[in-house]
Amino acid sequence: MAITFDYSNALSFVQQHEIDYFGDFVNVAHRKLHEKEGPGSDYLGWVNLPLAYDQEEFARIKHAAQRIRSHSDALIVIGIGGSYLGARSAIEALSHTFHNQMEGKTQIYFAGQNISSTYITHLLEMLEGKNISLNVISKSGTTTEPAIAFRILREYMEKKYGKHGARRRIFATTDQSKGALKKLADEEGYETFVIPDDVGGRYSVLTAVGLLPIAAAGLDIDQMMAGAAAAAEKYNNPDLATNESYQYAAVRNALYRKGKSIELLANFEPSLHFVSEWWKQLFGESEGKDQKGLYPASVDFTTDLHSMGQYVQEGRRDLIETVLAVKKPRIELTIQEDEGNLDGLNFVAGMTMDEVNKQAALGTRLAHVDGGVPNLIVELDELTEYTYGEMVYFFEKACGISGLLLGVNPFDQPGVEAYKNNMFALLGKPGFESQKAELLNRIAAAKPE
Ligand SMILES: O=P(O)(O)OC[C@H]1O[C@](O)(CO)[C@@H](O)[C@@H]1O
Repeated sequence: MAITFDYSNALSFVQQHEIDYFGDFVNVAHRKLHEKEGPGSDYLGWVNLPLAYDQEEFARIKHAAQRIRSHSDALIVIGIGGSYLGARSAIEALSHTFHNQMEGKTQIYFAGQNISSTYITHLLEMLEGKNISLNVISKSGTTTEPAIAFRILREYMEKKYGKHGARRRIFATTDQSKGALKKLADEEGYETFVIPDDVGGRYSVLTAVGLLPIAAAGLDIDQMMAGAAAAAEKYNNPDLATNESYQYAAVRNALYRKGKSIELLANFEPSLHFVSEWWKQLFGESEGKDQKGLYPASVDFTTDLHSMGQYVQEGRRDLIETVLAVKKPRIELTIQEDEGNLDGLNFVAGMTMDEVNKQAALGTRLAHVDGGVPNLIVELDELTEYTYGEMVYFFEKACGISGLLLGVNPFDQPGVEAYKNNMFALLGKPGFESQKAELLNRIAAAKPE
């Protein structure tokens, strides 16, 4: 197995017995997930997904990805939140760092993850002269950001390829039977892929939501599912003493109860930046409710040691640092001797950059623990499609258990509606008239005379 979890550097902040006491509760949470008994039990399709997924659809995903790769220079992936972050995290973690600038690659661009007219205009300008395909992803089919982007890009595609030609280049990933996007896709005859009813957005990276863009980027989704399946087997064990995914859930809850309120996910590989973004949605949307939950934040080291390092070392002591480590780098590079040695760095000559990176990680861990920040390590043996699949499942399972230990429903996100309702009211969406009047009154009353 390619993932290990190490909490030994948290044991000066929380004692082993405090973690062990979670054992019985973890058992109950495990049963709730596996027997679909707890809150949010309609959204547990991800639990067994890697072990029993729709093979026919999986083959169609690979086929569509192959077609996209054969006739398109670029794939535009439209989606937000769980319909965006999984694919982006995998593609950035596993592809060439400059994938989109490399000759002969199917470039992957994202849209619909913001409402910026500058972003989409620049995207369209950059697409000039390229052959493109479009994958629009939305479970609800009504999310404002991707819907606006899709309007613009669909029109662009239809102008470029004609209605008929565009149809062959647009792929919709959405609910299997309902919703605005499903209706439109059926009317237009787009090829569609399904987001299962019982898999929420943030748990959907191993469905067509993530898999089509990931496969279109040239990554091996068979390996990814194999890794996830191995993890589903491995973490299918209620015993806290041996299940490291559950240990992660228990330790972060134990630390939370001792006053830690922020968890920083730290990496030492820039390609993991979007894994952190995916992880933030997973834990933030799952646990941040009922006025509780660890706030998930992230840092990219060593870059951020030169900006946020000061805070982590000496700021408020309410942080946990979880390092997402990679044992074996994808590429080794040896640092050469320099005759002049003006930078005084000849003492690292002959070492690999990764050896330096690892010592930076070790030095950081020791300093941060000394500074009062408990340190957890989730380590992948290497960064491959297989280990990415394992890691996704490790965190998903930990998140489900962790949310249940916290006493929340880890599978809903009622709080996201508040901004949407205000935005719809302010924009004059039919049905929001009284809310609009109320908001405008509030705004007027708050203005100084
Ligand atoms: O796939 P959809 O329905 O467009 O939703 C995208 C994201 O928006 C949210 O519903 C929050 O608004 C997330 O939970 C989800 O991942």
